[in-house]
Amino acid sequence: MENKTPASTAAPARARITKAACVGGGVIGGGWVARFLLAGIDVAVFDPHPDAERIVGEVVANAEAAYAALTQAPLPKRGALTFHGSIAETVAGADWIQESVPERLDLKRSVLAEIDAVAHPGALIGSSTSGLLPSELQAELQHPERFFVAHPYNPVYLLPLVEIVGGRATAPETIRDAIRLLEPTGMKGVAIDKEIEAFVGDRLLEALWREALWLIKDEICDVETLDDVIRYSFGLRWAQMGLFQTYRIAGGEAGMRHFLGQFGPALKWPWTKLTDVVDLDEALVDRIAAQSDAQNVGLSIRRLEQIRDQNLVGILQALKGGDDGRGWGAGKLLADFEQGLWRQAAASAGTDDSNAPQPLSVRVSPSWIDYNGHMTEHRYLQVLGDATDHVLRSIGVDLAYVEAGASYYTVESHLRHLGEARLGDTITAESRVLSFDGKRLHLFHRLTREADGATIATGEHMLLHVDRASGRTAPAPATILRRIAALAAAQAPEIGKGDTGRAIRPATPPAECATPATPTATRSHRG
Ligand SMILES: NC(=O)C1=CN([C@@H]2O[C@H](COP(=O)(O)OP(=O)(O)OC[C@H]3O[C@@H](n4cnc5c(N)ncnc54)[C@H](O)[C@@H]3O)[C@@H](O)[C@H]2O)C=CC1
Ligand SMILES: C[N+](C)(C)CC(=O)CC(=O)[O-]
Repeated sequence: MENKTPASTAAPARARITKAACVGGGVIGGGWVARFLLAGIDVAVFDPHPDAERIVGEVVANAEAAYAALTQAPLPKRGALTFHGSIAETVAGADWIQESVPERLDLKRSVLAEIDAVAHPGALIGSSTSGLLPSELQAELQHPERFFVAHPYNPVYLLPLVEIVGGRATAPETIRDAIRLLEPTGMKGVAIDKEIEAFVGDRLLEALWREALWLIKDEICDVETLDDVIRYSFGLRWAQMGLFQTYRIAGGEAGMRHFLGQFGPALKWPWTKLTDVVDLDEALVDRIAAQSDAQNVGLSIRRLEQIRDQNLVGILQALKGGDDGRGWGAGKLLADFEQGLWRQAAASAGTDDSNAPQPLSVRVSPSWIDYNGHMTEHRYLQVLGDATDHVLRSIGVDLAYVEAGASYYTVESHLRHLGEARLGDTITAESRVLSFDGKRLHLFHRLTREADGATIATGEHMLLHVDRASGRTAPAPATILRRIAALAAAQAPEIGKGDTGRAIRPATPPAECATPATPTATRSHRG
């Protein structure tokens, strides 16, 4: 259905979302709440479910755990979360109102009409609907120009894509404002040019779902096998490239034309029952439910959500390093989002001389655990490196400084492992300037396990100030040196005996193991 672009009557939207309202706080509404909250946006919720606060709270807790593993970038101060007894109270003052009530046209129309009647003129109203047409949803609204579909993907707090679909009465600037306003939350709004039931993603998913149901109905395989075929093959591909880019490659050097030439005829072969719709009768529902129960023995939905989130965090981080480190797809979006968070943190923190860095806290994620069941050694250096970056940003050596052509490079590190960190442990890094001069910066970090305050590692590092273009050392500007001096004066955290200036002392093998070739302390020490 062609969207006719109505005369622009929408009130101008705000520069960024300061307050969001979520009407419906279930699987998707809860995900929106978490996405907005963790972007520093206050969120008001209306949901008549007696357990709404618990359910939303559990989704937000999952999201916080996922973000702690996803990024070291400093999230803004979390928004305030409030629950209300009416839609009018919930949407009061909200810039973005997201409707996520059950997928029923009558219910959505009535809820949207109630929202539209009380929302302030500049508010945008989005619906999470999986497939209802925006023109039908906005048909009875007083201000339809500000309404659109904002269809997300579960989990909303980790999957960044939102399909933005206008109806016949939606103003063009509403679509533009919606996409712009989502950006600071780390989401990627994509405008769908024409409205159609289920938009783009869900039409593709529906095709796959229908074929999958036939395969189970016809006893070709069971649900676990079908899921394995997806997740051990093209499911991995789709995490980093879509259908057309994947098939372009599948065409070999001749690309898409060859692919279409070779596999085009198959479209007429009985490779799918797509146009037939399986009858989800009681017997088939029972079979699918029984097979799904067998596939997920001992795994609650919350546990499956946590496993899903850990997997998605790992995929997103891998994609962040894609394309030779420039980031690829959702990983590039994550890298850009993080840069925005660092810039925002630098801008709001300022870099006055007294700005000692707050201790850095990180949670040990599954991908950090090795075969010994504890945090593996190179992750200690990652945390120490993040702690160094934390100090550098606090003295003004942030992204803008680096992009201006100078930086500090680490040239020597001494890392001591004094304890273990296990999955889920929170580690805190406290840092101190040990010494400095015009070009050198000598840092010390202490890593402690939050649960018991035990020191699990220390790092002593020497950094050199460099001119990035030449790659040669260069004196740091006085403004930077002044801030370093202020940090050095803080003299915290405490340095214990033997914490710094260490060298690794060689070992001496037992006499019975010594041979003329065996290096011993004195011989290897002589070099
Ligand atoms: N579950 C999914 O994977 C996805 C769902 N969606 C869409 O999101 C919308 C919500 O779906 P889910 O979150 O899955 O459903 P859900 O059943 O998990 O949550 C719906 C929530 O709406 C609440 N509710 C019912 N009547 C209400 C009213 N009058 N006012 C306020 N809240 C009310 C319910 O108490 C419930 O908490 C649907 O339109 C769905 O198509 C979109 C993307 C993915
Ligand atoms: C199954 N579903 C139609 C509710 C799926 C969606 O709407 C999007 C998603 O998260 O898969």
